[in-house]
Amino acid sequence: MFLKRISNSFRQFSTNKLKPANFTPQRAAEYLSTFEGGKVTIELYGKEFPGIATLTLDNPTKKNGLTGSMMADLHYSMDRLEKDEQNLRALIIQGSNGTFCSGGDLDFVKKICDSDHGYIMCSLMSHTLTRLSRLPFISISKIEGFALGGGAELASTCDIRVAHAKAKIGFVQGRIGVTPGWGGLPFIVRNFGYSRALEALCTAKVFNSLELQKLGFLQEIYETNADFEKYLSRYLSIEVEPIKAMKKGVIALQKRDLEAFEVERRVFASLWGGELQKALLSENRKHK
Ligand SMILES: CC[C@@H](C(=O)O)C(=O)SCCNC(=O)CCNC(=O)[C@H](O)C(C)(C)COP(=O)(O)OP(=O)(O)OC[C@H]1O[C@@H](n2cnc3c(N)ncnc32)[C@H](O)[C@@H]1OP(=O)(O)O
Repeated sequence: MFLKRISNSFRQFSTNKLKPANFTPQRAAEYLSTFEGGKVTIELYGKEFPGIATLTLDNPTKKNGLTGSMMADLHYSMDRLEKDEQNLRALIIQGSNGTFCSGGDLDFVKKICDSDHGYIMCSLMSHTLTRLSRLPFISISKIEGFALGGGAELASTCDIRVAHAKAKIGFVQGRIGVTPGWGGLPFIVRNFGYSRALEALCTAKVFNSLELQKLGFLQEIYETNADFEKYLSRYLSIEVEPIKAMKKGVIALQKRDLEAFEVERRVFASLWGGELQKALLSENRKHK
């Protein structure tokens, strides 16, 4: 059944040089990079914050919704970050222009709205977010504006979440007829606990920062960038080596349940491209 699904996928993708026998995340990234728009950039934070870098999602006309090429960029970003050439202590994941990430770019989503594409897209994202969670330094999501759907999933995968007082965060996937499928489910359960996670997913509530701090999902709320930097400077009081050692020790406790990841991808792909998703997407819903 699984092999049949994959071979069907690749029959469809074969014109794009993706074939069942040679599928890799790299090839999926090459394929998805043809769905252009937006970019992902990595920069050092600055001299006053040694060992800290930023990864910025930038697709301002879509509230930083992720296109295929941004998904590919994220994949290539992990290649760079895993090398850790700058000997980082922390990576800040953020969005440009006052918004974290509104999930998948819905124009891209509409172009890949069938189960096979859904499976390939979520497999690449699941691979990328797993790599993000296992980077040798800590990751901090800095959430301004909206973090919705896949954007909330990306934030969940980071080690630490810090949000602006007016941020809005919601696992709204259900509202467009799908589930989280980017490998985020175990992290959502880790951050909320089992029952609160199911509650957040099955109600698709859009939370404010205070609510999420009380639930333990957010570690800090800031009002101004100066407040954020004050928070960030706490990490400068510890040398890079013990920070990396701490991260290494903690991620060793993470059990990567491969079967659960596969179930996550399959249930995602079983809904992706279905009548329900297509009907809900055509409503152009907003989630506030
Ligand atoms: C699909 C993948 C799935 C997953 O795998 O997890 C998900 O990610 S599910 C979540 C998908 N995201 C959404 O459904 C978001 C829908 N958008 C909104 O709810 C709102 O736009 C907003 C994000 C709450 C922002 O509201 P507001 O501040 O009022 O701005 P506008 O609504 O006027 O938005 C400006 C502009 O941006 C476009 N936009 C916003 N988000 C997306 C998106 N995800 N994809 C594509 N375009 C997006 C919005 O349509 C506006 O465009 P214009 O009308 O052309 O100005």
